[in-house]
Amino acid sequence: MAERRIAFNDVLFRDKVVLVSGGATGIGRALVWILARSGARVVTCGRSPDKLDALRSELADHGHEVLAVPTDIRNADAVAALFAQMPERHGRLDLLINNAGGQFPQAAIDMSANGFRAVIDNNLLGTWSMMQTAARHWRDTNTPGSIVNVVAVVDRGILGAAHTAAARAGVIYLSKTVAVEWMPLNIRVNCVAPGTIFTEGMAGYPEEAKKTFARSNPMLRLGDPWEIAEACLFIGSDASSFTTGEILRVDGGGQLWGEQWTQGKPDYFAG
Ligand SMILES: CCCCCCC/C=C/C(=O)SCCNC(=O)CCNC(=O)[C@H](O)C(C)(C)COP(=O)(O)OP(=O)(O)OC[C@H]1O[C@@H](n2cnc3c(N)ncnc32)[C@H](O)[C@@H]1OP(=O)(O)O
Ligand SMILES: NC(=O)C1=CN([C@@H]2O[C@H](COP(=O)(O)OP(=O)(O)OC[C@H]3O[C@@H](n4cnc5c(N)ncnc54)[C@H](OP(=O)(O)O)[C@@H]3O)[C@@H](O)[C@H]2O)C=CC1
Repeated sequence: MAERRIAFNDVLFRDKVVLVSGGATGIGRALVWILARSGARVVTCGRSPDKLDALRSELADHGHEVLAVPTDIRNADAVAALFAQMPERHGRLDLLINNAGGQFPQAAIDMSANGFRAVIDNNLLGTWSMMQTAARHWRDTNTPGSIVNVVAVVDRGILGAAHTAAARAGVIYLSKTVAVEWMPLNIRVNCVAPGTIFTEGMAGYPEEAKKTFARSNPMLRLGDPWEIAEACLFIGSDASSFTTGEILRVDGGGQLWGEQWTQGKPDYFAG
């Protein structure tokens, strides 16, 4: 990631302040790298201090300084404390990328109330807390802002992940709604919906599911975190200044052809 080609010129993000949640691994890590190399001042967060430390030193080894603050986005006080650090450190915020999230694969019928709630808390309520805190900051400082919410392709549901399908659909319609409500505040709100992307997060999926992931789209391959990061940069930056309330699917065409079973394909649908 220290060397990889970047699709954008180095003007779009120079000196912009960007907050990326969940930056220590996967898509978030690609976002932190690409933004830091594009001249942005990057702030990130995650639950694990160890993972954040590893990210910080990896970037520092290449001359990039990243502010990485241990934060659980489900904790409103922690989110407020995270935002309070930014004006102090960087003076402003230009772009928020809500990437932190996740779920576990399980048949909907077996989900416990607490398991379902944990995923809604993480992906819908945590994301909302970050969105509203950012919007209040931009309103109170009378400055423009941009939000990108990393969601998932929910058009055909997400088999074996009903909790996250519900949470991501919630974020999508929340985003469409506030894209209009917050336009008078000069805040754009868009979503990027990744298809099946090869990241550390995949470790939690059963082998029989992982074997089939490449057939979830007509390109017959998994996506790369860098491909999602570049889409987030495009839609979050001034390159998309006339775009708000949009959902950009980056899924190798998986919305049109392919199957994704997060627990493996059941016999009933085989053949
Ligand atoms: C949109 C994706 C489509 C699928 C694509 C497949 C390709 C790969 C995709 C990815 O890699 S996506 C990113 C993956 N990364 C993650 O998911 C990491 C983040 N996830 C989590 O941190 C957790 O899973 C969580 C959902 C946030 C839960 O965290 P929390 O710390 O709150 O959990 P607990 O307190 O331990 O448990 C709460 C509740 O949830 C139940 N539960 C947790 N894990 C599982 C599990 N693996 N199976 C079943 N149930 C689980 C747990 O049992 C608790 O419920 P109760 O037992 O109290 O009823
Ligand atoms: N990979 C894929 O195929 C797809 C991914 N997505 C979504 O894209 C996003 C990134 O996924 P990916 O990179 O694959 O996954 P990873 O699991 O690699 O990364 C998720 C990151 O989010 C952080 N995180 C999770 N929950 C919280 C929380 N409550 N507060 C703060 N940080 C949190 C994690 O750090 P820590 O554990 O230290 O908190 C981790 O660094 C997620 O929202 C994911 O669901 C959507 C569709 C497909």
